[in-house]
Amino acid sequence: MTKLIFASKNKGKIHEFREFLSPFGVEVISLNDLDNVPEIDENGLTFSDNATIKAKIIAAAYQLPVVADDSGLSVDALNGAPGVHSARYAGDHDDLANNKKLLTELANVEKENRTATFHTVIVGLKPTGEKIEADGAVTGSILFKGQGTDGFGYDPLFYYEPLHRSFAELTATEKNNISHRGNALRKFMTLFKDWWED
Ligand SMILES: O=c1nc[nH]c2c1ncn2[C@H]1C[C@H](O)[C@@H](COP(=O)(O)OP(=O)(O)OP(=O)(O)O)O1
Ligand SMILES: [Mg+2]
Repeated sequence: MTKLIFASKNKGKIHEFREFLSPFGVEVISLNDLDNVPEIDENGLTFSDNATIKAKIIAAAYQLPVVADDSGLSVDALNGAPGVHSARYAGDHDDLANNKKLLTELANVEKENRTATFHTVIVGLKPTGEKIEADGAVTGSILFKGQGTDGFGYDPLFYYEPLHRSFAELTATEKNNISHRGNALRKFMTLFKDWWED
């Protein structure tokens, strides 16, 4: 069984990672399972920078191969905001407050102009510095009020037209099949075996 450290504290992400990787025989240890986790300052300008920052700090601290995910929502009518600032859009890392702020910012934006894209960058990094990286995106639109109770973050507000549901109305497996994270993970897995066994 392959065990890897997933450098995240986000329960929703961790759940999706476990769901995606379990058929590959990969067991995911998260930062919530480890002691003495160092502070991570996500001050990069891009998702790629931030995923690399997380992976570097955790690989150095535990001397093990690490996988990190940095992700966020870019809303066209807000010139790409909240983007890399998605987690702290409303100040603290609070999903409800973030969703509320997003609705306020879009209060005067009509349905056809509420398009948005979720982005993820996933980085694999060994303590030796060997790195792999993959990105993924998915496009949808921002609802006028939340719908559904599954998922996390901005999922209740993100409407995915092809399935006629919000992301919070999908199971983890349904979401992985079409999401930014699933798309990034599918690319990531094409690089994974060579990186892992090297
Ligand atoms: O599939 C998603 N469905 C809904 N919302 C999502 C998704 N993917 C990212 N998001 C939002 C959550 C958070 O507001 C930000 C990620 O911020 P980001 O720093 O990458 O993650 P985080 O701080 O929650 O956990 P951690 O850094 O420990 O991995 O974008
Ligand atoms: Mg974060």
